[in-house]
Amino acid sequence: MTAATPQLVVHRDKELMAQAAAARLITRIVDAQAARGTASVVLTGGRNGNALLAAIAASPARDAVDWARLDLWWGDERYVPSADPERNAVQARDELLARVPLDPARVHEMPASDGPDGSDVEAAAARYAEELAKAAEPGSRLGVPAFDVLLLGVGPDTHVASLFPGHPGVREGERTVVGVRGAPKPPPTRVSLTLPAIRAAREVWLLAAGEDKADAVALALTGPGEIQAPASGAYGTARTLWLLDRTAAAKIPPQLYPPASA
Ligand SMILES: O=C1O[C@H](COP(=O)(O)O)[C@@H](O)[C@H](O)[C@H]1O
Repeated sequence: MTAATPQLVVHRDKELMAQAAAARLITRIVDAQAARGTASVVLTGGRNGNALLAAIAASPARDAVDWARLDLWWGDERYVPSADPERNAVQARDELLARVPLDPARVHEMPASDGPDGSDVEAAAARYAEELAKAAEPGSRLGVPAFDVLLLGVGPDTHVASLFPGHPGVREGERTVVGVRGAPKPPPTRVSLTLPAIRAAREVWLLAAGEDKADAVALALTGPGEIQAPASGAYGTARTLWLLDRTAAAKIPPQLYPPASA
């Protein structure tokens, strides 16, 4: 088994999945901070990502994290004004970020459409790529930090971040961040990390709960490759974890299904 091989963990339902993922993430952050003094996490938007953040907010164990020594990044963002409730960062703030003592200098939101780039989403993507490059370890070939954990919600069409099946962003092999236009899920204009940037993370955790994710999960784990199923191209350098509930896991072929689930 390699780091890219998906490890599947299937929970009884989406509530338990969010709580277990929250406990896992708190532990991972605390371990990284104990080892290196800091930790870095890439957040996702979407229902499962937001449920995970809400579960951290509700957990007494959240006080074990040194929030001031945590770098937060985003895997994708809807390119709308900075206060728009559709923004992943606004939703993350509502669920958790406004309730913990983060260092604002370490909260690396993706650009918004009312920022200096205006309607030029490619310029916005390039600016975020520069911010990532500044935080990368010296000598990093790609120019992104080795994130401790990168979270991705899996969409019902197998999209991750804002990399949609068959779209140009999913084919990007050089840049770390791209502007996305004409996304099939609204809003159409977005900013996204690319698969090479995602694969620089130590651990990639893919989250999927709910019946509407069952086809996507089965397709990504067995299917046609990352161009048609972007989730299958998301893996980490140390670990690739799929955190699922039973309904999302329902169509995984039995030979891939984990032996026991909680
Ligand atoms: O639009 C987006 O959707 C995906 C998945 O969201 P979900 O609600 O179907 O779980 C999310 O991962 C991505 O960050 C977001 O921008």
